[in-house]
Amino acid sequence: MTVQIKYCGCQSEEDYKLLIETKADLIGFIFAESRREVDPKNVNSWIEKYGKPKKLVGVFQNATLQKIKDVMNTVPIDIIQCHGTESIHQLKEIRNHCNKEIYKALPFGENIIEDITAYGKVSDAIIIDSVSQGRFGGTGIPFSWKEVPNMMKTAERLGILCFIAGGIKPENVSELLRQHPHGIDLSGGIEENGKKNVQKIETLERMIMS
Ligand SMILES: O=C(O)c1ccccc1N[C@@H]1O[C@H](COP(=O)(O)O)[C@@H](O)[C@H]1O
Repeated sequence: MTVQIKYCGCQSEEDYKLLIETKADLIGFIFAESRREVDPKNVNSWIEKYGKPKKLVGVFQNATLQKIKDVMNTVPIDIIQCHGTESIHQLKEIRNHCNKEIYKALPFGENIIEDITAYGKVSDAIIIDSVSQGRFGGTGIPFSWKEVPNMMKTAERLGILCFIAGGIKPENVSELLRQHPHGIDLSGGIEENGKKNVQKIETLERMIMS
């Protein structure tokens, strides 16, 4: 199985022009409070100019159904990424009302296998991310990857994919790939001075393909 590549936190036309030419299977936009938050109208104008990615991910954090629907009215989202403390009930509601794939981000911790088992029943994929100083999402910090094979097995039993996020960069991606994740999700690790960086992406993709 080849690893799926998700590049997240596309912030500008310049970022998008670069990311759309890469080997990304998924490109993500942040519609939550963050320095990477984007305006749906801008995202739509970049898509009209440069084309749509294979899969477009909208990242939300404890958003209301109305907020998700408003973004979907402007941006052709394929996947709704819930990157907060959304409950299983809320995920079911989002799926029923939005009719899109749902990717649930879960914070890595001692209950991660139980969490994947519970949330995996109402999600199409799980993203495991790290928590740092109370922050969840875009931390730039990796967690211990020793548990990755167990997490993959748990996801496989449920018939879903499991992506790894948090502090992945060209310098450490080989170590992670040895644990055979289904997908990797990067934001800060492919940036230089807050912008997506072509050299970092090319180096990363060479490491993945080698
Ligand atoms: O990137 C953000 O600012 C962000 C804000 C709110 C929720 C999620 C966010 N990003 C997610 O963080 C991971 C990877 O981040 P990094 O590689 O450690 O910088 C990815 O899932 C993004 O979707």
